[in-house]
Amino acid sequence: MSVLIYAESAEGKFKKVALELASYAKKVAESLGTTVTAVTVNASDVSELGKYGVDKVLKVTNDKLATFNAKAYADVIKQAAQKEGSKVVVLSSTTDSLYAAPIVAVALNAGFATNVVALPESTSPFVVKRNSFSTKAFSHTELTTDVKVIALAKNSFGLVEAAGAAAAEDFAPSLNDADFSLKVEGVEKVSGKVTIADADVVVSGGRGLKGPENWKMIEDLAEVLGGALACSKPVSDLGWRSHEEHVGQTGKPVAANLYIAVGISGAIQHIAGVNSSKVKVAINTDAEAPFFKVADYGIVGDAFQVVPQLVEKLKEFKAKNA
Ligand SMILES: Cc1cc2nc3c(=O)[nH]c(=O)nc-3n(C[C@H](O)[C@H](O)[C@H](O)COP(=O)(O)OP(=O)(O)OC[C@H]3O[C@@H](n4cnc5c(N)ncnc54)[C@H](O)[C@@H]3O)c2cc1C
Repeated sequence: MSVLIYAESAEGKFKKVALELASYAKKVAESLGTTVTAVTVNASDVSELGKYGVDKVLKVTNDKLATFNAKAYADVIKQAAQKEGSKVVVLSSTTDSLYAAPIVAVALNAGFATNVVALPESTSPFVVKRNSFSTKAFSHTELTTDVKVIALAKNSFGLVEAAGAAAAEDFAPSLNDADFSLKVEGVEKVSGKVTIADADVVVSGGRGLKGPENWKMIEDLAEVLGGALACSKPVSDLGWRSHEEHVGQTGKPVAANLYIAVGISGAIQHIAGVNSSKVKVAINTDAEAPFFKVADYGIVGDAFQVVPQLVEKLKEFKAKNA
């Protein structure tokens, strides 16, 4: 009956979303009067999960699962849910988990809710609050199936430490050869950079920066904050920045703790993809720019003056508080 989470890891280490899922599942389990089990794939030290409320870890170690494979991973999660008799399965909203989650739901004959942003409003009936319409509205969804699969929106719950230790158990689910018909020949990794998906802070530049030669100050701001770089769609369309940095409705979604938009007007398609960020800051010369309507903090000013000063002040602050 345990609440089951799939705790994602990269190179053996848990991603932050895994710890957020554990924190969330702990609260769900408490309201259901049960425990939390995590299933992990090729994670090395699983003890960290215990600090966030996981009671038991089903540890899968298998070279065939070295690279993500949606069907095979979904099969592993399904078998873990069946072993534990789980009625609630929680996954994160990373690209990998959102790929596997519907497959898990079909395999378990379960109702599936994405973009869940809070603890269930009630567990009987089982109702969850979700982001809808590109985060412009909330919906309240009742899952009526016996088993429920939910995908938690990133940064919607946060990390909550719990005193406890997780008991680890090796788990060897059966793997279906047919799920491995696509062979990954190689993986190219970006090194030394924070990715938009994992970043707590994202610094984003728009057409207001006039040209790619002016990105140094955006890079400096991202560096001093330990953040990832992003940009608006026209910036990547113009070839000023790589398409990988394009965020928004048609680009990558951002759900950071802090999103700083520099020289970005705040078109609806841009906001749709970044609105889930906790704190949004806009820097723009135009006080009427739509971004200011959704920003928590705004600076009406020329980015070419504001950003270098901000970088300077942040460096001073960091030096004083080192
Ligand atoms: C189907 C569709 C999907 C789309 N998907 C996306 C998407 O995913 N992501 C996305 O970003 N866009 C998307 N767009 C495009 C979107 O509508 C806007 O055109 C785009 O977001 C505008 O980019 P921008 O803010 O960089 O440029 P602009 O709208 O040109 O804004 C530039 C801003 O910079 C300010 N500025 C100028 N000089 C300075 C200065 N010196 N200092 C500070 N500020 C300054 C200006 O006041 C202005 O507000 C999509 C559009 C469509 C139709």
